Amino acid sequence: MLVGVPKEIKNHEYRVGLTPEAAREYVTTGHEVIVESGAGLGISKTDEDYEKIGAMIVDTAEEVFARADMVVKVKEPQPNEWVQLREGQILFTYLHLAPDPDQARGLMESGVSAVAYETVTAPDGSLPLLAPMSEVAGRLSIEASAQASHKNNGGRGILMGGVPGVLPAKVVVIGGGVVGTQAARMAVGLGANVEILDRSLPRIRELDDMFQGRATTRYSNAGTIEDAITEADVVIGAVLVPGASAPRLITRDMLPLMKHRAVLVDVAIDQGGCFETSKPTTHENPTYLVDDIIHYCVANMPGAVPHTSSYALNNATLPFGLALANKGIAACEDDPHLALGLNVHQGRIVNPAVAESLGF
Ligand SMILES: NC(=O)C1=CN([C@@H]2O[C@H](COP(=O)(O)OP(=O)(O)OC[C@H]3O[C@@H](n4cnc5c(N)ncnc54)[C@H](O)[C@@H]3O)[C@@H](O)[C@H]2O)C=CC1
Ligand SMILES: CC(=O)C(=O)O
Ligand SMILES: [Mg+2]
Repeated sequence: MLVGVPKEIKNHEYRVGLTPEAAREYVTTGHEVIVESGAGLGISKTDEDYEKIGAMIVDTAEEVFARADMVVKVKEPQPNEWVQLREGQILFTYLHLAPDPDQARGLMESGVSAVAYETVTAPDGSLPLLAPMSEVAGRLSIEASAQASHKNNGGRGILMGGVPGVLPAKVVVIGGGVVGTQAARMAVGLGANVEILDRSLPRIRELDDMFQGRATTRYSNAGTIEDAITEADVVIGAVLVPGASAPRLITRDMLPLMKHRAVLVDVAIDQGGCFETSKPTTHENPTYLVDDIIHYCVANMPGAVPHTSSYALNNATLPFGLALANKGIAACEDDPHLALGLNVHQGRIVNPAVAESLGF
C-alpha cells in the first residue's frame, strides 16, 4: 500500500502522523511511504531523515492526498483537506466528529473510509489511541493553568503550591480518566490542593487508592460541582462520554459562584467542551474571559510539545496503522476494536455512538 503523510496545518500544530522510526516499520513491512516536504520539522526531523529510512519526499500536500491509498495524519482534516479525500482511500487520524457536523458531511461526501484514533477501543473498553494524547494534555493542563494564574498574564496571581504558611491553589479536576489523572498528578506534584470528581464509583475507588489521600475524590453531580468550583483557583474539564459530545457540567449561571480570574481549562473542548461558555481556542490565542473567569480551550494541546506527543502517538497508532496497510479496510473485519474506530465508510457514519450524537 502507498501510505501518505501530509504536513499538519492546524494552528500551531507541530506533530507528525508518522515519525521516521514509524515510517521505517511500514517500509520494512513492504509498504511505500510518501511524506510532504517539511512534515517532520516540528520534531526536528528533516526530509533526509525520512529518505534515509526509505520514504519518498513529495513537494505538496496535494500530491500526498492524490497518490496515497492511506493518509496518516494527527488532527482532523481541515476543509481544504477533506475535499481532497476520495472513495477507496483510508484516512487514519483524530476526527472528533460528534461536535463537528460540517466535517462529518465533508467526509461522507468524499467517500473516504475514515478511521478515528479516538474511538478505537481496547479489550478493557479503554481508548488506546486517545490515551497517549490525553496523558500529554492532562499534564499540560496544569502547566497552562499555572501560567494563566500569573498576575502578569491576567490571572489571580496565585502560586500553585503556595509556600510554607500560605495555602496552595485549589485545583478541581472534573473527570478522573486519563486526562484527569495526569492533571491531578501534576497538580499534586506542584503541591496544590487537589479534588477529583467523577461519576464512576469504580473509578473513584481506583483514584482514592492511587492518590493515597494526596488528592481527594468526590462523586460528580451538579451540586458537588457547584460546591467544588466555589473554592477553586483552577478547574480542569476532563470528562468523556466516548463518541458523544461532552456534557455541559458548568453552566454560565454557575460562573458567578467562582473566584474572580479563576482558570477553567476545558480539555474536553475537542468533544465540544464540558463548560457552557467554552469555545475552541488556538495556541496563538489560548485564553479569553467570560464573566471575569479565564477560559483556556485549546483543542490541540499536545501540538505544543510535538517531540513528546508525536512519539507517544506513534507508539500507540503503529500496530493499527500497519494492520490497515496490510489488509486495507478489511482489517476492521478482523479486529472489532479497530472496527469501532471506523467512523465514516461508503458515505455513511458507521460508528453508532458518533452517528447518534450527530443525529445522522
Ligand atoms: N484538548 C486536547 O488537546 C485534548 C483533549 N482530549 C480530550 O479530553 C477528554 C478526556 O479524555 P480522557 O481522559 O482520555 O477520557 P477517559 O475516558 O479516560 O476519562 C473520562 C472520565 O470522565 C468521566 N465522566 C464522564 N461523565 C462525567 C461526569 N458527568 N462527571 C464527572 N466525570 C465524568 C468518566 O467516568 C471517565 O473517568 C476527551 O474529550 C478527549 O478527547 C484528549 C487529548 C487532547
Ligand atoms: C486528542 C486530540 O484531539 C489531540 O491530541 O489533539
Ligand atoms: Mg483535540
